[in-house]
Amino acid sequence: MKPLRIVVYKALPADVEARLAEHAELVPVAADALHSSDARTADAARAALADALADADGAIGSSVTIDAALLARATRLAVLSTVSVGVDKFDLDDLTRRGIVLTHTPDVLTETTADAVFALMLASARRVVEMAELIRQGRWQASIGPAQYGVDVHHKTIGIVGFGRIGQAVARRAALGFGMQVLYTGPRPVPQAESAYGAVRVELDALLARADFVCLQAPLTPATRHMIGAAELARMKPEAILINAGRGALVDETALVAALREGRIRGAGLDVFETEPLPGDAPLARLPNVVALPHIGSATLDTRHAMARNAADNLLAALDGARPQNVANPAVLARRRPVTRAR
Ligand SMILES: NC(=O)C1=CN([C@@H]2O[C@H](COP(=O)(O)OP(=O)(O)OC[C@H]3O[C@@H](n4cnc5c(N)ncnc54)[C@H](OP(=O)(O)O)[C@@H]3O)[C@@H](O)[C@H]2O)C=CC1
Ligand SMILES: O=CC(=O)O
Repeated sequence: MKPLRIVVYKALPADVEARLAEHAELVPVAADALHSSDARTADAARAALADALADADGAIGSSVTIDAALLARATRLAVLSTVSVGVDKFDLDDLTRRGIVLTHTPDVLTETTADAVFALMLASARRVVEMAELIRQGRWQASIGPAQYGVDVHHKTIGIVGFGRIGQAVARRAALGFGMQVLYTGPRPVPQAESAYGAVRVELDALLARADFVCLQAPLTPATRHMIGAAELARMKPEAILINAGRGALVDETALVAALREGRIRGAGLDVFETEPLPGDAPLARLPNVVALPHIGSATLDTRHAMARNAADNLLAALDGARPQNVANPAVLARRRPVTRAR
C-alpha cells in the first residue's frame, strides 16, 4: 500500500518527525525560504508548497498563510495541522467548505506564553533591556538617577483584552503573584476568574482609561484587526504600557509609533508585529521605550516540543478518521474529506 503523504513546512523535533514518518511519507518544504525577505525566493518556496500540497493528504507547519491559491490543486488534502494555537493564517470557512480539518495546539503553551507576557511587562516597566545595554556599552559610570528609573508592576492595575486561556493565566500571575487589580474585556463574563482573582469585566474604553498595563491576548480576526488604534491609544494613561503578545495586527502600528514617539503612553512590550520578521530598521525595533521580542511567547524547549507533539497527534488522528483533540473548525467534522490510502 502506498503511504499517506504529509507536507512538513516547519522544522520539527527529530522524534516527532520520526513518529510521523512511521505513518506517512514526509514531503519537506524549505520553511526558511517561505519567510525569506527576498520576494523571488519566497515566491519559489510558495510554488513548491503549492506543488507539494497538490499531492498530499495532510500538512503540518506554522506561520505561513495558507490561502485559496495554495489550496487550489490540493484536492486530496484532508487535514492541516498548525503548530500554534492561533489560526489567523487560515480561512476557516473556506477550509470547512473544502472539507479540510484544521487542527491547532491550545493549552500546551498557555503557561509559557503567560510567562512571556510577564517578562514583557517587567522588562518594559523596569527598563531591563535599556539598562542592560547601558552596561554592555560601558556607559555605567555612576549610580543611575531618576532619568533611568522605571515604574512598579506590583499592586498596579492590569487590563487584559482577550480573557481566554492565556489571558486568565496572566491574570492569575498578576493577582496572586503581584497583588494587581485585574480588569478584563471580552465577549463573555468569566465568573471563575472574578471569584479567584477579583477580576472585573469592563468595557474596552474603561479598561484603557484605568489600566497601567494594557495586555492584548485576543485572537486576530476581522473584528479584532486594529482594535487598538489612535483613538484607543489616546484613552490610555500617559504612564501606561501596552503589552501585545497576541498578534501584531491587533494594533495599528503607525498610530502606536506616533503615541510612543510623542510620549502619549510610557512604552510598549511587543512580541508580535504586523510584519514578521520585523525589519531591523522599523521604528518599533529602534524606539527606546519599546521592548521588542521576535515572537517568542511559546518558545521554550519543552513547550515547542509539546506543541509539535500535539500537532503531530492531531494530524495522525485526523488522517485516521478519528476526532483529533484540537479542531479549530469543528463544523467540518460533519463533512470532512475521506482519507483513502492509494494502493
Ligand atoms: N506571542 C505568542 O507567541 C503567542 C500568541 N498567541 C496568541 O494569543 C491568542 C490567544 O490564545 P488563547 O488564550 O489560547 O486563546 P483563547 O481562545 O483561549 O482566548 C482568546 C480570548 O479572546 C476573546 N476575544 C475574542 N474576540 C475578542 C474581542 N473582540 N475583544 C476581546 N476579547 C476577545 C475570546 O473570547 P471568545 O472565546 O468568547 O471568542 C477568548 O476568550 C492566540 O489566538 C494567538 O494569536 C498564543 C500563543 C503564543
Ligand atoms: O503565536 C503563537 C501561537 O501559538 O499562536
